[in-house]
Amino acid sequence: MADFPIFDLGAFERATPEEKTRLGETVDEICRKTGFLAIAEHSVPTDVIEAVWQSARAFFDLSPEEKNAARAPFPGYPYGYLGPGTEALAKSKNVDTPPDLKESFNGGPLAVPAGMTDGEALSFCYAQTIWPAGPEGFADAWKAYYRAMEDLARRIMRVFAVALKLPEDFFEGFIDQPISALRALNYPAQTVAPQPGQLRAGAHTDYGSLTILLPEPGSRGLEILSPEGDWVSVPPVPGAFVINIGDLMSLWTNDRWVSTLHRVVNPPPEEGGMDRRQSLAFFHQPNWFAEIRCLDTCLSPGDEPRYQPVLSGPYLMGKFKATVTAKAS
Ligand SMILES: O=C(O)CCC(=O)C(=O)O
Ligand SMILES: [Fe+2]
Repeated sequence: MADFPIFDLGAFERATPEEKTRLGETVDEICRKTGFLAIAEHSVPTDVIEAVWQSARAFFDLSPEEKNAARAPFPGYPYGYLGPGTEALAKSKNVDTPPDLKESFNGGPLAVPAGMTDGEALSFCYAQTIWPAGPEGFADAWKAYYRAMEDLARRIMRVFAVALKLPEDFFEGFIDQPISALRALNYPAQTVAPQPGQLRAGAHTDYGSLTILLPEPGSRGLEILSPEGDWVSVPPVPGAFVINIGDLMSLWTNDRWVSTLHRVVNPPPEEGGMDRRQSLAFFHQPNWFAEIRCLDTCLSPGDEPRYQPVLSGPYLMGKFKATVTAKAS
């Protein structure tokens, strides 16, 4: 996709109100088409990125036994190591496929908010992250990156508010106790042919407000469904994060903005499947009890909301549990 949009976040933050409105209009246009864009000038320190990237790589290079020592203790548990064969993302769209060709390490919020007593919230999104014994420094690097992503997501939500012609701090009350998850993904080199219909990540939409993705520099494989209905590659954008909006933004905007279907395809057979790929995905998710309902500004006179309101946490939990494979259970 030669014209993949790149948004300069620093320039937006320094802009006058008039310029912000204009930049917001370009973001609105992107989110109406695909909701995928690159974020440049994000000011996330390179050493924070580098430390988590190398820690994740070293973790995935451990033996299966070492990785399994940090595995999620039962199927549907969201955090810790999820080994090969345990998830099929297409199932979140009711499409039955073989498991995705990947493994992941997952971590949740760094603290439980004071006064949180909801049993489902405590046992799902506030469940303990199962930290691995090594590599050294893994948890510290992870937490530093998680915090940087929480901050970046909050800044991007301000851009979204402006793009929707809302006050810049409109979303604050929905995202001040976010239940986001960070996931490091490893798509191993493929030494055996995939089963029919088996991908690195099956076609899905993301469930939350927005996803901040850091793909392996220079790597390929991530594809999005264009408004014309074609699968198109997302190009690597050096130094930038790729972001995309999730289901809750389309619910909030009554489908003005699209939560675009995307997938990660296998390396071309002529490369022998040897192209290992790593990525980091931060799934920003509003507060457990945030009620997401159609925004008044997204309803023209005579329009009806297309969706029933949902609560952020239970919605996420339902989607996540739908992707657990038979192997995991
Ligand atoms: O690894 C990637 O590039 C994308 C993964 C993804 O879309 C997801 O896990 O939701
Ligand atoms: Fe995704």
